[in-house]
Formats: sequence, C-alpha cells, structure tokens
Amino acid sequence: MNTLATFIPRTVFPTLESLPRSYYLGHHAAGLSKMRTMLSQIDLIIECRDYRIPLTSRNPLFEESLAGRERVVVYTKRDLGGNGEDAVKRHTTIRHWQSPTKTIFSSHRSQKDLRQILTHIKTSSAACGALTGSHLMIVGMPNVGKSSLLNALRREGVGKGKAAHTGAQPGVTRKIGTGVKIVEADETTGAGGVYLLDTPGVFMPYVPDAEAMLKLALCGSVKDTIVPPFNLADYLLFHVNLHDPGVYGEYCPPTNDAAELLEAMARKTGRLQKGGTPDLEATALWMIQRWRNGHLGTFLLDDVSPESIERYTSGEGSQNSSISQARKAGKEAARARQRARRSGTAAE
Ligand SMILES: Nc1nc2c(ncn2[C@@H]2O[C@H](COP(=O)(O)OP(=O)(O)OP(=O)(O)O)[C@@H](O)[C@H]2O)c(=O)[nH]1
Repeated sequence: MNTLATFIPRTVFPTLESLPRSYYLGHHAAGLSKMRTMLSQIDLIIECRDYRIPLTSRNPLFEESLAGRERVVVYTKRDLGGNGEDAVKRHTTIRHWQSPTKTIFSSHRSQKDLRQILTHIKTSSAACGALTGSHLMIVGMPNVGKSSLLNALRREGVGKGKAAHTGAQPGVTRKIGTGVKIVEADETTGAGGVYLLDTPGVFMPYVPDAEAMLKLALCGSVKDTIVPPFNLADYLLFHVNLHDPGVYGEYCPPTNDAAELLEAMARKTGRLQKGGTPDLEATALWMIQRWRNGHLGTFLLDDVSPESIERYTSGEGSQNSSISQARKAGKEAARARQRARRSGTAAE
C-alpha cells in the first residue's frame, strides 16, 4: 500500500508552555535606543521581516519606537517561501494589510527584487530632494537578512563588494555602522547619493505565544541553544507533513513521530554517539539547517489570510500589554536579584 496516500498528518501542534518567551538582549535595547536618537537624520526606514513568518516577524517595537519616518517593508528570504498562485494571493493580502506602506517581497539573490527596492528608494529620495544625499536605516528582527540585503543593494546599486558581515546565526551585527553608499549621486538631476545604515537585529521584549517562539527560533531569530532542537525539529516535521511528507522519503516513510525521523536521518548521515546511538540533537540541528537552506520544501509557517491577519491585529492590544507586563516582570526580577544579593541569599 502507498503510505504517502494513506498518511494523515497532524493538524494541531501541542502548546509547549515551558518554552522561553523572551530573548531581549542588552545589545537589542542599546541598538534600539541609538536608532531612536538617530531618527531625525533618517529619510526612510527599510523594515525587514521574514517572508516565511510575515506576521510573526513583525516587531511592534519598531512601530512604537521608530514612528514618524517614511517606511518601506521588505519581506526577505522570499525564495524560501514557495511560488505559484498561493504566493500571488498572499502578496495581495499582505499588501492590503500593510497599505499605505509600500511592501516589497525579496530574495537577496534576485536582481529583479533588488532593482524594485532600488527604484522605490530612488523615487523616495528624489522626493525628499536633499542635495547632500539621503540617509536610510535598515531595521528588523535578528537574522532576518538585513546585512545581506545591504550588501546586495550595494552590489546592484553601485557595483561594490560586501560592506557588512553576515552569518547563519543571529547577532552578527551588534552595533550601528556608518552609512554605506547604495546609489550614486546623479549630476544631471543634482540628486545626492543614497547611504544605508545597518543596525543590529532587535528581538521583541515578549513573544505572545509558544508557537510564535517556535516559528521565530526555526527561522533563526534566536540562538539555536534557546529552544530545544528536538522541539524545533518536531514543529518543523508538523509543517513539512502538511506540505509534502515525500521530501524526507530518502530517510523514512511519512511519520508524525519526530524521534523516528531523526533516528533514521542520524543513521543515514552517520550522526551517531559512542556505541552507535543516534545523536538526535545534532541531527535535529542538521535537519533545521537543511530546511533553512531550502532543502525540505519551501513554505510559510504563518497562515496568511484576511482572517488570520484580523486575528493577529485584534490580538495586538494584548501583545502590547504583554510587552509592558514583560518589562514590569523584568524590572521586578532584577530588583529581586538585587535584594537577594544584598541579603547574601542569591541563588543564580
Ligand atoms: N535563502 C535566503 N537566505 C538569505 C536571504 N537573506 C539573507 N539570507 C541568509 O540569512 C542569514 C542571516 O543573514 P544576515 O544578513 O546576517 O542577517 P541580519 O538580519 O543582518 O542578522 P543580525 O546580525 O542578527 O542582525 C544568512 O545566512 C544569509 O545568507 C535571502 O533572501 N534568501
């Protein structure tokens, strides 16, 4: 019997209440505060979000802290989200949601996408008419692809090489750099050049639910040690099965059991511990990396429909109150640690 035809994937993933829900680091807060002080010199903000999680990778902090500047939203890593009719429909839905803010879907390797971003930048810069040039800032969650986009825009715009470091783990950029030229000045029109400022990725103070944390972790927005790799691989398997369980056919038949798949992968790829026991954690990390590189199917983790956007936006109020609750809880925990240190009972 064809197991692929009879296989029934899970339609619900269990809530993992014990997962950490915060990852707001010192350099995130410092970066955001510096961005705020520089805002008056900025003509346009490029806000990057991850195409695979268009709703979940929106950081409300950017709305709150960087308001009052023109903005363009760029959904990065579009190549990892799949194409076809579904993509056209979802782009329309997202654009409608973001309207009147300009929204662009991009892959850092697509010349067409880069040109579209550059055209928008040039139009917007011409409108602000600064002879000394215009200054842009690129912001977004950690690992969303800001530095890669900056390098790609520079390559496409002025034909120059890499200016910013990039990497597969979050937190490669920790400080705001100096402006990098991405468009030359135009002597015929008198328009100045366009300079883009890279910034450190900023995580949200508090993630609204455990599933959102799994999505952010899977897309690489938090370090791979924060959420147990087995949970991440299990959540990934849940999504892979909903799209095409055939993609892991070389390892095992369709399954809802992450341990079964990981064990088969470990044996086939030689990820074994002493005594030949499969190393499930190392294999989970390898499986996640394969998906991040587009090898286990290309699809979104967020549901994008007018209804899900409505649910997301109606939950924003509670999200903002969770942010203030998280801040209060953070301050209270710091005070408790201080009291414990003073009384000599600290147990950190
Ligand atoms: N497939 C694909 N990968 C991308 C794209 N953009 C970036 N990446 C990859 O995503 C990872 C993170 O990219 P970075 O540019 O370092 O991300 P960042 O937002 O600057 O990261 P922080 O330093 O944490 O702020 C790297 O492994 C990039 O190669 C894209 O459009 N498509």
